[in-house]
Amino acid sequence: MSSVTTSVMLTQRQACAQTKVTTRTRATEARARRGVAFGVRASADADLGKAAARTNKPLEKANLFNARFTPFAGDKNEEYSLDEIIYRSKSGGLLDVTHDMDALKIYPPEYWKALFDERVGKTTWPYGSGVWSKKEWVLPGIADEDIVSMFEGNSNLFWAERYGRENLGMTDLWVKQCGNSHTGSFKDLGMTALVSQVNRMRKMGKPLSAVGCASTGDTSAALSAYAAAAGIPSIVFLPANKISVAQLVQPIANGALVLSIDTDFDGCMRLIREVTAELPIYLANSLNSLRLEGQKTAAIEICQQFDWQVPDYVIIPGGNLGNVYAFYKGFSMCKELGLVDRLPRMVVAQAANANPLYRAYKKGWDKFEAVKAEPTFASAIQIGDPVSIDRAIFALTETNGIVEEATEEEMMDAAAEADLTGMFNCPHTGVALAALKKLRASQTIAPSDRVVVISTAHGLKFTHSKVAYHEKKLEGIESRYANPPVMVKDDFGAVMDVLGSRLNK
Ligand SMILES: Cc1ncc(COP(=O)(O)O)c(C=O)c1O
Ligand SMILES: N[C@@H](CCOP(=O)(O)O)C(=O)O
Repeated sequence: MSSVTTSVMLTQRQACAQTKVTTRTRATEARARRGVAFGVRASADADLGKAAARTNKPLEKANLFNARFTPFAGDKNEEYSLDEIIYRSKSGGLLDVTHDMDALKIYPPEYWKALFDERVGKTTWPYGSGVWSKKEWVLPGIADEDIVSMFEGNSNLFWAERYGRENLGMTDLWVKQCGNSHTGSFKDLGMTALVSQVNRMRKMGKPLSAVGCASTGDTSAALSAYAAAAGIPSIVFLPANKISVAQLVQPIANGALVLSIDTDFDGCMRLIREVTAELPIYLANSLNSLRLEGQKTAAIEICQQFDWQVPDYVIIPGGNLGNVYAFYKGFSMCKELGLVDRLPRMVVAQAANANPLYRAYKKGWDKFEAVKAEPTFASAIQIGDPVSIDRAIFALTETNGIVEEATEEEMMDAAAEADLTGMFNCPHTGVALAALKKLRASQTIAPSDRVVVISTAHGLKFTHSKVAYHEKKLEGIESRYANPPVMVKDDFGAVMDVLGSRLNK
């Protein structure tokens, strides 16, 4: 494996452009601090003065944002630099990345909105990325030249008008296409943050010879791509024969060391945790809270795409359960910093074959018990012992959240039904859509509620099960919306017969 630490990630042209841009951005930010940018002068001046007085921070230090690791639950005085190789608190609990909110609050909401809006859709390094366009809220301390990005994020949030109207009687249904991304899933958002930090630490001389993860296919694809972009060796542990071919070929193509292990995801997760405790391999699963800093930007993006309005419900397919907390964190930072005025109600959707969170929810969070996850077409969420269970329960209780489940038939039908209105859903998005159907049927979600379904991966990663659905080859599944191709002889009359019988229906 190559040990090349690409200390220079940028081409010469990019680096040159970046110098100009950095200068321009600093000047812009300086103007903003003086309150003359973005047309918010009067209120910004007033807010800046008040904020500075409140926080006792001198204004000239206003751009010194910082973040550190603290225990997710427990003593917030226990803290670690993000440059430390650490995954657990002293008590063995999860960590979180905590931002200096007082420093961020020195700027009024209008400043952040204008800054984030101004960066969308540009090629300016690194702000062309939907993650790094929110850099001050993600990893404020990282140097631009250490960032490893493929301009992920900025995914489309589209109005599912016909599907909502015809199938659910809804007027305000939206789908956030997080799978329209470099490696085809939302994991890119987290991986750009984590691999950038690893890139920085390696340049600092930290003993990290590789990055590693356990995966159901999407984390491994994202990790291997970002690591390859940075010239960092990657190692992925995959449950043998439990991920799609499209997912498997991704780390292979990107040069990762791929270990196909005769176990399930939970077994791979246990192994990678043991291995990363022994060897200088940096753990890249969402147990590592750096990942969630990138993933949370999808929630900030949703607020931004709705012109800083918050939807009523956000429905997320859940497996290892990092993403639901990441979304919660994105929304709650927007609220705490005054960009929005409330939080959405969060819904986690699980496959009935892998539903430990759903079971705990049904018992009123009384007791969480890991399960043995059974095979599911939503193979990326075949997880029985989610590492972020505490984070997920917190996010759900803070937002009056809901957990739903979907059977194999419900998820495949929901994906196929929605596909008939122009989407191309992965089974995980099918799980979220099936949960939505149930919540509409029970009138929990009203016709005019604004709902965002998070589509977590691209449907093209899961063509095998989608094709089998349309060929009616899935055991125990009726395939209500199957649309198999019609085999026809090379004959004008035969073609006309088929067209006639179809068009006259
Ligand atoms: C496509 C897809 N959807 C949903 C999830 C669930 O995300 P999380 O593990 O953060 O709950 C995963 C991975 O776990 C995934 O790969
Ligand atoms: N679906 C995931 C499972 C691991 O999740 P992570 O977010 O903890 O890395 C995958 O694609 O591997």
